[in-house]
Amino acid sequence: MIFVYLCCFLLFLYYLYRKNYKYWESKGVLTEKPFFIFGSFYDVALRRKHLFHKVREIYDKFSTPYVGIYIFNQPTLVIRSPELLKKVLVKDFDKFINRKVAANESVDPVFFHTLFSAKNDNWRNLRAKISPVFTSGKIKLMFPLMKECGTDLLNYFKKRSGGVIEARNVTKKYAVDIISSCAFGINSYCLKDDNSEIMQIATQLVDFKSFIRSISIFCFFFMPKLVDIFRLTFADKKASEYLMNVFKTTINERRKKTIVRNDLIDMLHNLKENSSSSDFTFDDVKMAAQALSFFSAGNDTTSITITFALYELALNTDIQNRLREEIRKRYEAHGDFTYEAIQEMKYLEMVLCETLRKYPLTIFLNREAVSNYTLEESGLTIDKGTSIMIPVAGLHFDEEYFPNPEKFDPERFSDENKSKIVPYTYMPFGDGPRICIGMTFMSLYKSITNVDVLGQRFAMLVSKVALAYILKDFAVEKTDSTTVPMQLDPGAIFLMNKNGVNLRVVEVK
Ligand code: HEM
Repeated sequence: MIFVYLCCFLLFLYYLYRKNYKYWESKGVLTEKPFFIFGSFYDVALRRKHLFHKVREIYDKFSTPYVGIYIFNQPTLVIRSPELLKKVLVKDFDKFINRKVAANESVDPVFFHTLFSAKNDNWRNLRAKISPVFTSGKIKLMFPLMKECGTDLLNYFKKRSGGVIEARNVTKKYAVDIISSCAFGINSYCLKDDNSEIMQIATQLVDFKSFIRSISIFCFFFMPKLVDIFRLTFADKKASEYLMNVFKTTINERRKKTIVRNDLIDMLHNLKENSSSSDFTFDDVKMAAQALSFFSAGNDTTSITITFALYELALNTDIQNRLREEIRKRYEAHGDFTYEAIQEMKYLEMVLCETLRKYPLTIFLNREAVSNYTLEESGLTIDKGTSIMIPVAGLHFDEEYFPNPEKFDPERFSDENKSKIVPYTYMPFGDGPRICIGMTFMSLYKSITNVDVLGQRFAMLVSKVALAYILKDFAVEKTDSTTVPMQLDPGAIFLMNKNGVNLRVVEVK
């Protein structure tokens, strides 16, 4: 008898759960069919398909300005039309100011206070405080720290000349070294020491490989109630505590010895000292939250971008040779890799912009409607609390905006061509006031297609330094173990090849 009651109860729960699956139909919105309890992303949830392919598949299947989907049982509106995207991201930004991501202050105060998860006025105040940290002048002050890591990267290649490297592993070491130096003021020596403790911490911090961890991250975006019920933390607890201790020790050391290093810690510390507003204080928790989020946001994003750039250069030797020629010319003209020399490398910038088109790390952007919002064009009311998905991967591969999209073609970003890019179709760093802070300031309300301002930003600079140091003296080549075409690992949150990216490195005279 108990068994029958239990079955009835479970059936009732199932009925309640699936009731939402009528939501888009009732609003007359075309819908990607949901399946069982997983919704429209069942093959992603079951790890049969990478999110990148699924987002492109949904984008390509429809031609309407928007499409309704369900992620588990959460209705989500996928917006395809650039005109509507402009409204959501910029024009009516106030109505879509927040990301739909769970953050619980009592369980995970650090994640709660990061720019990424902050909401409404909390976010406005934080962003206003932190934006000045990323001006080109301040980033230029960090350039000597980046060059030190560039030299270590070059030495790493020299030691392995003629051999095969796994590019993701090497670029991650480089990115962790730079971000440790610029965000935490410490030398992590990942490139010099295979057993570096910080490298292990960086991997552990946002390691979403295990099924449980990847489901828990899914909950942050799509099942926020479970985050509260199970008291989940976004980053690995032990790794965050370790980094917090490093951060506190560094700050205390500097206070004692009045050391100035012009890195992010110095800048965040100055912000705290000069935080005078009575309604918003930039306290220790907020300061630590930013340092930690720069550390986690900064290392995987830049290292994966550099990895994909190297991969494409190995497959396209003509592009690689042209880039090397530019790097050598600028190096010779300045006698060194100065900040100015790197900024003058226009083709390098074009290669990176194309890398970020073909491999957009953030496959989709995410927003939440903070109040009911009616679309003038169709009369559809987007209800308060609805999750909005902006399918960056779909837009970047749309033939209409980027002809022959599978081709790696840096010419799309030449001076002549970049002005033809339709606004809100190229968004590797997002767009609008919530655009990635790692590249922003002047471009806050502009479309990213104005690539001139990109060169001065942190993430691009870190990637440029790596490619300049490597390619001046080394060629990267495809080997028998290089996977072509790329086979994305469906278990990885970011884009990554299943078997890594193996490349031969050969010294070029
Ligand atoms: C190639 C490297 C990078 C890529 C492709 C990238 C991409 C992105 C994207 C797509 C967003 C969401 C924007 C939106 O919703 O409109 C974002 C947000 C953010 N990124 Fe990056 N990022 C990169 C590097 C960095 C670095 C190096 C840092 C810090 C040092 C950083 C810090 C942040 C922060 C704090 C946010 C949240 C901004 C806010 O909500 O106000 N990112 N990034």
